[in-house]
Amino acid sequence: MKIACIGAGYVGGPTMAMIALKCPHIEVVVLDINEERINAWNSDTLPIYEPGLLEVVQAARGRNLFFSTDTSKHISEADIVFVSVNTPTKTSGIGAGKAADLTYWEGAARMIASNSKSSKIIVEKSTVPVKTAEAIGKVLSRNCSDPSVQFEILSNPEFLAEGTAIQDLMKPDRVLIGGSDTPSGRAAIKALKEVYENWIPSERVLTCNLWSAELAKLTANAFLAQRISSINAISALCEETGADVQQVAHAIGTDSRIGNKFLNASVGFGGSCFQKDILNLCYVCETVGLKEVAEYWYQVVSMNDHQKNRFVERVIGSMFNSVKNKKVAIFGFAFKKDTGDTRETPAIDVCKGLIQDGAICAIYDPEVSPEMIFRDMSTPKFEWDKPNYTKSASRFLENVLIGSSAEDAVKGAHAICVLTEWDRFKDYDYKAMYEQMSKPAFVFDGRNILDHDKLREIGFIVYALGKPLDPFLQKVY
Ligand SMILES: NC(=O)C1=CN([C@@H]2O[C@H](COP(=O)(O)OP(=O)(O)OC[C@H]3O[C@@H](n4cnc5c(N)ncnc54)[C@H](O)[C@@H]3O)[C@@H](O)[C@H]2O)C=CC1
Ligand SMILES: O=C(O)[C@H]1O[C@H](OP(=O)(O)OP(=O)(O)OC[C@H]2O[C@@H](n3ccc(=O)[nH]c3=O)[C@H](O)[C@@H]2O)[C@H](O)[C@@H](O)[C@@H]1O
Repeated sequence: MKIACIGAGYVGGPTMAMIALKCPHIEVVVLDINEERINAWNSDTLPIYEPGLLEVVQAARGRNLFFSTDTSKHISEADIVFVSVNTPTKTSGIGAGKAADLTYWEGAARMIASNSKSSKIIVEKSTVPVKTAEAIGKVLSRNCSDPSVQFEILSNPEFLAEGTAIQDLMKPDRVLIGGSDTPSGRAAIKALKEVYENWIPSERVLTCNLWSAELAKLTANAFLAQRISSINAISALCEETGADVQQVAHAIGTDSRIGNKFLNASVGFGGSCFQKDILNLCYVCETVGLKEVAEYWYQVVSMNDHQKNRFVERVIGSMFNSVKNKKVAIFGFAFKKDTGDTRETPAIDVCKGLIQDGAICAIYDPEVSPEMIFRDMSTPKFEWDKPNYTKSASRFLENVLIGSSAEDAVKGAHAICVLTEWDRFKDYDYKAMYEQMSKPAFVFDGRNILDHDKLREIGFIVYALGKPLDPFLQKVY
């Protein structure tokens, strides 16, 4: 059997590497139009940072795992074609700012149709609006000149989280396969199920109809994001009332119906998918006339925006209502720890908010390059999710400094803002940092990872998100 995957990104690369590792009898080729990315996959400096990924790639690459830009050859030879291209939010036209932009998906479908000389199973790996399989089916059937070629479309959404992608792929809670309830649909589901059953217990491979699989992916992300917005909403109330959000989260999380995961209050959720997928869900709801349902889910995004703004206002308000010309050290720019991914990271909005008030942000992240930070700080919203956006990097931005280390970022700073929960931030010598800072020296912990009592003993004024407010932090009007 031969598998091809169109899209060598955060999903296509790791998922195909895992299939290749676990199925040595299957040849897996990952394809992309971005040559730089393919070259990186073929080197030991992979294009994405993901713990354990290099080892998996090295074990299978050259054996049965290949990365290539030769799309026509490998699509034509494949029995199963996964499509894992980006499905960003539309930036213009009908549905701008909400609807999924399926340009890349449609491009991939046309590429499959024009290069197919034999029947194939097409697997939707990208997250797509419900009913996309129907649209893609039309593109495929109308663009393939050989009437004997049949395409069977399956929906097989991916649930991995960045930073833990390898363990998520190795031992997923479930794999979901949606397909048509026809003889050829059932045969395709069986074929894909057999691939996963090489390492995943069969009871964890769930099957359902196409539309349920497509909608389940959007729903899973909406529910996960909703938990974060819910606890973040409560974090705001905690600060006003003297309650402690971590104690509240623990108290509710011990109820087995609620569960204790995904209840960390934060400066806001980021990442390439939560916001995009909820907006997409809202758009689908609006399109079918479910205005109230769309408004309900939209609140999850709007609460997230509120949380980021609230953090910015807290920093500025605490620093005597002005951060003009004050250096603020930013610890962490990635959207979560253990990844170098900055797509929709809350750090972008927080830094932009502080800079708007005149602050000088000195940003340090162990896995994010200065080029990426400059690019993110100068790229308009939603424009980042384009395959070639990496080409428009800016090299200088007023009020943005890059710290070569955390120590470098804090020199002369008035405040530290912790925006990503990197473990190493817990172990710094904060006493030495305090000595290097302007006084009063503030710490704004947007992830609640530091030892706040210890910081207070050193002399810092500490804001811990969702925790009783230090009297020093009351706003100045
Ligand atoms: N990043 C994540 O953790 C997760 C993402 N997803 C979904 O998976 C999909 C892909 O996401 P990522 O891997 O993060 O995106 P990505 O942007 O990292 O990768 C997509 C790749 O597709 C390539 N591409 C676009 N059109 C192409 C074409 N016609 N031919 C060949 N290559 C083409 C791009 O050059 C890019 O390298 C999205 O729909 C996303 O919502 C789902 C679960 C997790
Ligand atoms: O479709 C996707 O792209 C993926 O989106 C998320 O994965 P990911 O965005 O990689 O990472 P998460 O761990 O979900 O974190 C997302 C954001 O929420 C924040 N978060 C997470 C958990 C929490 O308790 N609090 C919180 O603020 C994180 O810091 C991060 O900014 C989902 O967890 C995956 O199941 C899904 O496949």
